[in-house]
This record gives sequence, C-alpha cells and structure tokens, in this order.
Amino acid sequence: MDAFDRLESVIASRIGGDPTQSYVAKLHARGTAKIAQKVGEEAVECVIAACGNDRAGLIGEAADLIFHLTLLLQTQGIALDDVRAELTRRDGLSGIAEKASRPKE
Ligand SMILES: N=c1c2ncn([C@@H]3O[C@H](COP(=O)(O)OP(=O)(O)OP(=O)(O)O)[C@@H](O)[C@H]3O)c2ncn1[C@@H]1O[C@H](COP(=O)(O)O)[C@@H](O)[C@H]1O
Repeated sequence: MDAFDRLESVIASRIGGDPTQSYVAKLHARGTAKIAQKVGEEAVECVIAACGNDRAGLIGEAADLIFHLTLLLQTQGIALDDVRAELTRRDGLSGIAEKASRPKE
C-alpha cells in the first residue's frame, strides 16, 4: 500500500468520527461545498508557490491539495482507483490529438 492508498484509507476511517479529534471528521461535517472550497484554496497556494519558485512550499501545498482532493472525491463516492483507471485510459493518448478529436462546437 503506497502513501496515496494509506491516505485514502485513513480518510475513510475518520469520516463520521469525532470532529474535535479529527480534522477529516470536522471538515467532512461542514459539507461538500466547504471541502471543495479548501481544494480551490490549496490549488491557488500551489500556483503561488510555483510562481515564486518555492520548491519546498510547492511540495507542501501539493500534499495539502492531494489530501483535500482525496477527501472531496470520497464525498462523491469516487476512489483513487477510479482516477487511476482514467489516467490509464489516457495513457499514450496525446493531449493535442485528444483535443483535436473533440466534436466542434
Ligand atoms: N494529510 C493530511 C493533511 N494535510 C493537511 N491537513 C490539515 O488541513 C488543515 C488546513 O489548514 P487551513 O489553515 O488551510 O484550514 P483551516 O484551519 O481548516 O482553516 P479554514 O478552512 O477554517 O479557514 C490543517 O489543519 C492541516 O493540518 C491534513 N490533515 C490530515 N491529513 C491526513 O489525514 C489523516 C487523518 O487526520 P485527522 O482526521 O486529523 O486525524 C492524517 O493522519 C493525515 O494522514
């Protein structure tokens, strides 16, 4: 089990727990919109760190983003394996070619 799987597992174990003891339980109790807001905030913090060439900061903010995104996915019944499957589906498919194949609007 890698760090991503362990994170997913510990998040699942905390949901519904005591919000005074668990940040996951506390944030989950605040609902999907609040969790989504946190994902947005952490994404912006990644952008700021990257634009400032702050490597260590970016690694930390990326971990915060992945943590909050994993929680958001769980609230929607989406597992990391679902994301892995989508990445696998895209493997080898050029982003340029994929965009060119989209129906014209
Ligand atoms: N990876 C993380 C993780 N990354 C960031 N954070 C917390 O995310 C919070 C983000 O801080 P912010 O100031 O942005 O948010 P905030 O204090 O809620 O502020 P507002 O949203 O109220 O404005 C901090 O409390 C961090 O400690 C995390 N909290 C938990 N985990 C993982 O989740 C596991 C379970 O945590 P608990 O549920 O707390 O036991 C832990 O063992 C870790 O593996």
